[in-house]
Amino acid sequence: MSRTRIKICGITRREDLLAAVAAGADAFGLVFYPPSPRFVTLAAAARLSREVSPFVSCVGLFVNADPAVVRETLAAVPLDLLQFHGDEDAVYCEQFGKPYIKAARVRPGLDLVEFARAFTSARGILLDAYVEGYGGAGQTFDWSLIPRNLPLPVVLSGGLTPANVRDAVTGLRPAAVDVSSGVEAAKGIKDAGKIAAFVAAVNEADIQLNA
Ligand SMILES: O=C(O)c1ccccc1NCC(=O)[C@H](O)[C@H](O)COP(=O)(O)O
Repeated sequence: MSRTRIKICGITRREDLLAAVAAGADAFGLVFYPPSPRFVTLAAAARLSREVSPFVSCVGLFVNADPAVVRETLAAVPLDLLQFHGDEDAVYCEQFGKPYIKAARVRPGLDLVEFARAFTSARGILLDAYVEGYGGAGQTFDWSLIPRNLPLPVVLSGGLTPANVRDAVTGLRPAAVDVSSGVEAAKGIKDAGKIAAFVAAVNEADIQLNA
């Protein structure tokens, strides 16, 4: 039985991290993009990253960051995976010697197969809506734009909620899903009930797919 993996992004508080792990999340995202309302300092990120089992992945999110900032973050925070959510190319992403996922901001006219082929070293491609501010906007995109033959594992993102994620998983069968706004009470403040409902909906979809 295959299981859709789950990342809860934009974690800023210990209680939210513990709620995500208790619900069954596989990974959590820490945002190192200063304009984001979910931005965390290195000190806070270091504390959060040590709160959970080493088998829950700690993902560090960057947007067009100075490479020195990424290196400084890696020196302070034990990140398992990097997520590049800006306009970075493969050479930029590969320079840190860490596994990474590359975000694509989906819009009509963007050839996602060609985009993914440019990132053969990535662990996956995260598909998000094309929004001002690069991400974290709580907006879905037209899922019909996702080709079936992407050459990388797909992380579906962008406006997912407990109400729509079951259809997303059963219809698109992504390797993983990622959510921020849809499980929040306010920007950067997660709602434990919404997290639990989101994970339960993903699990229901997996049961349906594996029936
Ligand atoms: O979370 C942010 O504030 C953010 C800001 C700028 C770039 C990316 C950001 N988040 C990246 C993520 O992986 C989010 O989970 C993803 O964009 C989906 O967000 P949402 O639509 O709010 O679920």
